[in-house]
Amino acid sequence: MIIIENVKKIFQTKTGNLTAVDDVNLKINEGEIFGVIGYSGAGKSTLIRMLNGLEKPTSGKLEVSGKDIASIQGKELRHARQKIGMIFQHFNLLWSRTVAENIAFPLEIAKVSKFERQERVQELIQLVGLEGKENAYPSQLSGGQKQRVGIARALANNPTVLLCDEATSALDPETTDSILELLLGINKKLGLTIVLITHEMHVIRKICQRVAVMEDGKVVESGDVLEVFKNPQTPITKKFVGQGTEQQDTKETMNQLLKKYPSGKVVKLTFVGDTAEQPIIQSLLQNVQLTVNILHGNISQTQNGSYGTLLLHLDGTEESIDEAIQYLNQQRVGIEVVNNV
Ligand SMILES: Nc1ncnc2c1ncn2[C@@H]1O[C@H](COP(=O)(O)OP(=O)(O)OP(=O)(O)O)[C@@H](O)[C@H]1O
Repeated sequence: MIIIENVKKIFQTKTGNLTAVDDVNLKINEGEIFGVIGYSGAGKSTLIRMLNGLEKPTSGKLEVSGKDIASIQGKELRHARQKIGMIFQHFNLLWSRTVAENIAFPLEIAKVSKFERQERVQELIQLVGLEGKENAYPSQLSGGQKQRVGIARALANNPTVLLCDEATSALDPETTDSILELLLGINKKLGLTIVLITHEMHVIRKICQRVAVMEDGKVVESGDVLEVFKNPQTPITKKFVGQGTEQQDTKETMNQLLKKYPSGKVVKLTFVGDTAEQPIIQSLLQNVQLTVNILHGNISQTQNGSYGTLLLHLDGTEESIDEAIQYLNQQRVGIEVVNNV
């Protein structure tokens, strides 16, 4: 369990005080994958760096697996850190060491015997799928392979928590997905708590169970990923959710659609969980006499279930359109009539 209570971080800069993290409160459960999303400068890195003591909070409390990270020092902090692995956007590997030597590095620091080190390195190589690359140098690896080394190294001392600082931001979409799959597999296999920071909703959608949205040092929204997708509260979250579903419902596209379909109504349906898998349009047509045109649609999978949106043009008599809206309202789908914006 990770407890972040009233945490503030103020940096003293030449131009004055800068509040990078502003009164953040979060509880992260054991074994969950928790995402923190925000744009550049939101305070995500500072927050995650405080979780392993790389940065000290100005005030507030940070507890990781029962240890008060902000107040412990010396040997106690070093031991606590061994149980908190971290991976980075630019991998931070040692370029003069081979894959196996990079992975062995934290084991050497923890004074693990040579024999045990070799065994553990082999186990980790298998876990991250780098068999055959033991003696390669980082410069001979692809980005995805480098991050696999980073993950193996972070897991060397059997941590209970893995912190991921924009771990897939330097990778192409396909490699990103393979690294996210690996993290998901590790979380399931080892029951490891994962805290990741990202600016990509895709990452949140793909592997996180819960999410916190940060803006200007503050957590402006947090909750179950599916709930946040279904009902984003703040403008910034709405923007991220739009990014996650590749929904292009900008003012321009909406206005263009309304122009193109002057009669009837354009409606936006939002499906969550099992309703995303029901044949709702078919049953609508069986129940109400009208024409339905599908304008745009998509469905995304999150760790807690499916989430989808559908833009429909409903055409018919005013009564039949009202009846259709009423019918859709009863089907546990979100419905919004799109008006000129
Ligand atoms: N060591 C530091 N000294 C002074 N200001 C800092 C320091 N570290 C971060 N900041 C400032 O704190 C704010 C939050 O930075 P932070 O790196 O935590 O944000 P972020 O959301 O992780 O963004 P990015 O993804 O760009 O790193 C920024 O305004 C940044 O300039």
